[in-house]
Amino acid sequence: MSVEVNYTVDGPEDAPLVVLSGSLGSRLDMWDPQMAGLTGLFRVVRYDIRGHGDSPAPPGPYSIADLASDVLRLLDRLKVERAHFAGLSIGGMTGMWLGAHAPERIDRLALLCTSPKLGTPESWADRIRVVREQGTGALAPTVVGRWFTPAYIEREPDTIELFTDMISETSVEGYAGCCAAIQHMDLRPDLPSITAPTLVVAGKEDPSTPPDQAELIAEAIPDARLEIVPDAAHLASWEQATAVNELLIQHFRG
Ligand SMILES: O=C(O)CCC(=O)CC(=O)O
Repeated sequence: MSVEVNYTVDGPEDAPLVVLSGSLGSRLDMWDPQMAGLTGLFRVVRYDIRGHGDSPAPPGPYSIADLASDVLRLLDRLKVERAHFAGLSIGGMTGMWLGAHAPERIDRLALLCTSPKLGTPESWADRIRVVREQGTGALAPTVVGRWFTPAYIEREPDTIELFTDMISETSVEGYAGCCAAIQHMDLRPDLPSITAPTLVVAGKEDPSTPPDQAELIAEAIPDARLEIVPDAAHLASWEQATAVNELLIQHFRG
């Protein structure tokens, strides 16, 4: 069952639409470094995934299909038939599902720092247990440690605080519900049926969804291009915003 997610729209009304979908524990402002570059050319829709930011947090567990149904409902609310879609991590998982199951709604696809099957069911059960027992704040420092390279963490304490707070403020139900979506996910059989031209991006130093995951995705999707971004971990779109923006703009311009 879909929910009405919180979203913002920026950029020229008549420009092609790009939807940006973020990672587990994020809010839509994780895409701030993309806005100046993308809104010159595209109408950019950012949204809080269910259970995150200002979106509703229905009782979990969720599935990737649930998260994708929220995007389809958002497109319907915007009266948009087709859009480009960029998703990072769980946002990319949502993008893979959409590319395979709703190809008529997706124009070009960008899959950033993501994986079609991530971790083991037991590892996600552990994460869900910690979140439910201790709250999202208990995970935040470890998770942020995977989002940025050690050098960046040393250099940018304000950003580290911003994202530590962002994860800590995510609702327990929303975070745990999305963990369950990843826990039960295997999108590998879907990849060969994705027909949208697809950009696959990995952060070279991403310990969460390492480059071998991006290679696997790019090999399985028929019309895919792979880019590995140096000096970036899981949140490559933030730490290497200029490089990632260039890739997104080039890809969505076609
Ligand atoms: O970031 C996501 O959307 C899911 C993958 C993940 O859990 C990354 C991490 O916490 O290391």
